Amino acid sequence: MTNKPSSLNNKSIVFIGFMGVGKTTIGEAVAKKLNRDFIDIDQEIEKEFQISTTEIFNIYGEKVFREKEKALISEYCKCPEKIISVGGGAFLQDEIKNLCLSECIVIYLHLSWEAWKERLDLIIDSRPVLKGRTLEETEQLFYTRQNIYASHHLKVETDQLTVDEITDRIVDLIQKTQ
Ligand SMILES: Nc1ncnc2c1ncn2[C@@H]1O[C@H](COP(=O)(O)OP(=O)(O)OP(=O)(O)O)[C@@H](O)[C@H]1O
Ligand SMILES: O=C(O)C1=C[C@@H](O)[C@@H](O)[C@H](O)C1
Ligand SMILES: [Mg+2]
Repeated sequence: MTNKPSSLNNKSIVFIGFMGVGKTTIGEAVAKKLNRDFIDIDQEIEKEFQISTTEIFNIYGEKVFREKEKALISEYCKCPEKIISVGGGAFLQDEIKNLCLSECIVIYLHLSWEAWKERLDLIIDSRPVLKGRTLEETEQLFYTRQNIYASHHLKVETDQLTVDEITDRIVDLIQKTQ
């Protein structure tokens, strides 16, 4: 379902999508072009705990990570004019999903499984959710997770596009919708 917003106004923009699709990379680049503040929720969580996401999962457990994720997103999504990249699992929590959809412009970055699996080696060591899964199990997770990203305002296909090309498309899209 794509719910096109009537106006982007000064709402914050939230990037969603599966791990490794480029939310952090693209979010940062879009923020730079639009001269807006960039907030990466995973990085904010790591700053608060002063350890990596993998260590947070290992020491405190996923539940603690998810609680902090919800608290930070709830705080940031009410601020205007930010570019926010949330973690790939943030929309598992309906409260986060509903808040982002009502307060912000939610942009879903999509990558096909074929393109995504070429990127697995780049991210496997820093994403605890991917650890210990076979490729088949990861593929299953990839497709199951697409359901949680189905509610968004705008969807951007990123297959075979460079970071600069995706960034330019998104900036264009944002400026056209305004
Ligand atoms: N368009 C692209 N083409 C090629 N590589 C890319 C592209 N976008 C991102 N990457 C690379 O893919 C990897 C994952 O990107 P990134 O960390 O931005 O993903 P993410 O969506 O933020 O993941 P997570 O949800 O786990 O935080 C990085 O190594 C990044 O350099
Ligand atoms: O998809 C997920 O469940 C996650 C994605 C990452 O961005 C981090 O938020 C964390 O590794 C969990
Ligand atoms: Mg990220």
